Amino acid sequence: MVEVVTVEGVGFRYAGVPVLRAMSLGVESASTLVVVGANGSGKSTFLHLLAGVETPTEGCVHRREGARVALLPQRTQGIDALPLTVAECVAIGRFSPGRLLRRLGRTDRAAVTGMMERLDLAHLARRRLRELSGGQRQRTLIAQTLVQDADVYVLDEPTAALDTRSRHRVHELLAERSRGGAAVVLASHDTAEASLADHTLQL
Ligand SMILES: Nc1ncnc2c1ncn2[C@@H]1O[C@H](COP(=O)(O)OP(=O)(O)OP(=O)(O)O)[C@@H](O)[C@H]1O
Repeated sequence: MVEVVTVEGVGFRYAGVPVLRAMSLGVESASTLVVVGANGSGKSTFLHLLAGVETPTEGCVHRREGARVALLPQRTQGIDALPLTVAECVAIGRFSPGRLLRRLGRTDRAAVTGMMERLDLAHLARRRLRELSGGQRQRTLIAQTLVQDADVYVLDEPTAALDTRSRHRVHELLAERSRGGAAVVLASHDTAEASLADHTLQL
């Protein structure tokens, strides 16, 4: 197994208050790591450190050179202020720096359409984000994350708001990503979800 992210002696404090201490582990490609723990135990903080949106106060997080990380944060309310449709929101997952203002090519458009079908969003493609139910909105953001070509998919409680059928579809997609060679890391309170895990991290 190849380590795509290496966590070495990591600690993290918010304004001096310690949240994570002395953590060391490797995130392996082609495997799924499920992060579990009580509310406030530091799951989101740990995922942000892995994805590079937070920097550790001690130790280091090393991502393999060129590794592409797709992150679905737990808090995504800000995006509702934008007048995006479901299709546009999913398509953002296929944009890359320097190509933002050009039309997506055929392969990218097919990936967006395919992902919307997989997550039962095709009939909502022209609907604005703020006009969706909580579960429909969450599926849109999961689609935006999983449509990316990434080496590491980091998802913070992705299925918390989903019905059983949607949850099952997301689990299938995550298993496909990991079988395809990516590392999948998800935070969860769902004990059934821990059954997806090759490794579990208890915080
Ligand atoms: N921006 C912040 N400033 C200060 N403290 C914070 C901040 N964000 C989180 N914390 C604190 O850090 C701790 C860990 O929070 P975190 O969100 O990582 O936990 P979590 O395990 O993801 O929780 P949950 O299961 O409720 O989503 C909590 O005690 C929280 O109050």
